[in-house]
Amino acid sequence: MAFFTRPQSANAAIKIVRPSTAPVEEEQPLSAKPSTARKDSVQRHCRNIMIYGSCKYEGKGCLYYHPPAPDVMPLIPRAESPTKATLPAQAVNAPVFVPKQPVRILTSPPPPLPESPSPTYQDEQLQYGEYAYPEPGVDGLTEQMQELSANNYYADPHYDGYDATADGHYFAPQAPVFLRQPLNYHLYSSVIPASFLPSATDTHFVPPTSDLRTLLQERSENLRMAQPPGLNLPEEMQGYHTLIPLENLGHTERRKFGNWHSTVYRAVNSLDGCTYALRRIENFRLTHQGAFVTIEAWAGVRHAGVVAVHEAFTTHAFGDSSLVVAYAYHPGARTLFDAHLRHTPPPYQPGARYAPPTPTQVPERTLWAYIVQLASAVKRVHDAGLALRMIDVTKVLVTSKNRLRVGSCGIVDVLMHETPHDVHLLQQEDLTMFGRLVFALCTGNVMASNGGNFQKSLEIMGRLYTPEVKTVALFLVNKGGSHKNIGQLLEIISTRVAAEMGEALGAADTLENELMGELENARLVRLLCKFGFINERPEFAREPRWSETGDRYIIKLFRDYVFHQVDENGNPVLSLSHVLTCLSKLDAGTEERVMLVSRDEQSCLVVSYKEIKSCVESAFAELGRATTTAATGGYR
Ligand SMILES: Nc1ncnc2c1ncn2[C@@H]1O[C@H](COP(=O)(O)OP(=O)(O)OP(=O)(O)O)[C@@H](O)[C@H]1O
Repeated sequence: MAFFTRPQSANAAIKIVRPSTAPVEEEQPLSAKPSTARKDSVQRHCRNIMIYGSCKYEGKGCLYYHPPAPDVMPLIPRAESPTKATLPAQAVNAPVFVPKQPVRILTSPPPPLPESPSPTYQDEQLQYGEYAYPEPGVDGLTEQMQELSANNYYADPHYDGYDATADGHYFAPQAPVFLRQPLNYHLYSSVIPASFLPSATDTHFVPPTSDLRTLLQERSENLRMAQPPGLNLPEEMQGYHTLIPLENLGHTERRKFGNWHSTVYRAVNSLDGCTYALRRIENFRLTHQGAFVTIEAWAGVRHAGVVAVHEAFTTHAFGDSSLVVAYAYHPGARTLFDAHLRHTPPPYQPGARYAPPTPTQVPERTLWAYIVQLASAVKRVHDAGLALRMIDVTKVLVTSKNRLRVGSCGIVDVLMHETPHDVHLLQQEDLTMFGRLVFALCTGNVMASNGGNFQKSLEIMGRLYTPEVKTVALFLVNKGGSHKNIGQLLEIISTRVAAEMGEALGAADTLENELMGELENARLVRLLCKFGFINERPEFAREPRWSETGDRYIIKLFRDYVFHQVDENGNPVLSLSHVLTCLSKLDAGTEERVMLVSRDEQSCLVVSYKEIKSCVESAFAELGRATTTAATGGYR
């Protein structure tokens, strides 16, 4: 039979061995020993004394033990308090007081305890007298609470009680201090109920949970996309590698950026390991280094509606002289043109007449989201003394549900560096481009605001959207003189801005809630890593502490308990919830006990998760001390 030593840390591991075959005196059932039960109750410390400091029934028939009354009896004795030391040994047997209502203690100075409890107290005392105390181990939560109070957690200086008098409310001179239970941050936290979130299933900016996960998965895949062979692209360029073009290079119609040919690549930066979108302008000759000054200004613009500018450089890596501007990469982003204006053929229906491909109509709700976000981005850029100069359906990106970002910022500033310009005029031009974009989105035609199409476009707009949309579009495209600015537009659409802000805050709530669900993952991974480090190390194979008589044996048995369980037919049990529950309790170090059985089933140990945790911690700490690197810091 295996023999277990107690783990070195003081704990309450209970060794259970096979019952010996020697005859033992059979224990009588409790009901058969009335005198013992009676004796216990006579020796018990009177709860009234413990709780209230006095017992109204002392000497009038109360059968419990009444110690000589101390001067002051605190409601909850502190572990270090001399009062506790004066308690008689019998007090240990007194049943633990479990209040039926939240416990309150009064602020200092503590009011003197009543000489005799009020009638209400008396009633409560009688009620508590009849309270059915849970058996140890039956109600884990109650046990934990009792442990907490026994360990004097309330005296923890980090958990000061809330002192309402500090607020200086005149009506609360004797405000109560509420006991604040320290949270056990290791236990699973529940998420906000879906019903409390604004349409948690499908919000304006956040897709339903399942779609959100699919979207994030796709983005992750996109970020790790491998480079297709045979592209004949530079292997490395100014610290960027793994270049992948984001558009079809074999296309006969070359992509243009103004008068220049341009291509967008996805690339990984060797310095930070992050992915960037590189826009390359072919055959660009930089005449003056000062052209990059505006890029520095753009790099300082951080706004949720602007694709962040990282850096710019020239390179000969492509075999020509190219200008490259690096932007934040938004995996899966599509241009507004691709998302809404690209003509898609209608789904095939047998027998149906040919219909030309049509763009999809942008819903008004989405249109307002776009207008508000673009207005906000333009405001930020204009306030920084810059102009976007490229508000175009092919340069504005849809990066997630109803979310826009203006891309390719700063590049025109470099390309047109030598052309003298007035920022104020360029900002006016931004507003006109913004108006053209609204026209294009409303009508599905990029040329909608051009002379010949203008009236027809207004007519379509009036038919499909509310008059407010037309007002905004006209304000933007009309020449309003030099005083026209983005602030005026924001005033016109103020109610839409407020609605959009509400939606955005709701989206933040929804995402926060999603994040709560993932909060536990990191610590479980850390715990599993610790397990991986300490379990089955060859150097421990001959160590007595890891043998059957060693204190580390618990870890081995626990590993079997968590991962190697078999059912009654000997088939492996692969219950993920069992694993997660066990690991969560282990990480929390709960008082709950678990029975660990040796592989030969000859012996078993009853230990608490707290003890197993302490074993795992000390085994890992030992490894940490032995290692020469400081890498273990991240696992603690
Ligand atoms: N910062 C970025 N993050 C992710 N994808 C981007 C980024 N910038 C551009 N893209 C993608 O690169 C592709 C090419 O972009 P580009 O601006 O050239 O669009 P385009 O429709 O090809 O316009 P043009 O006709 O002017 O070349 C588009 O699919 C766009 O979604």
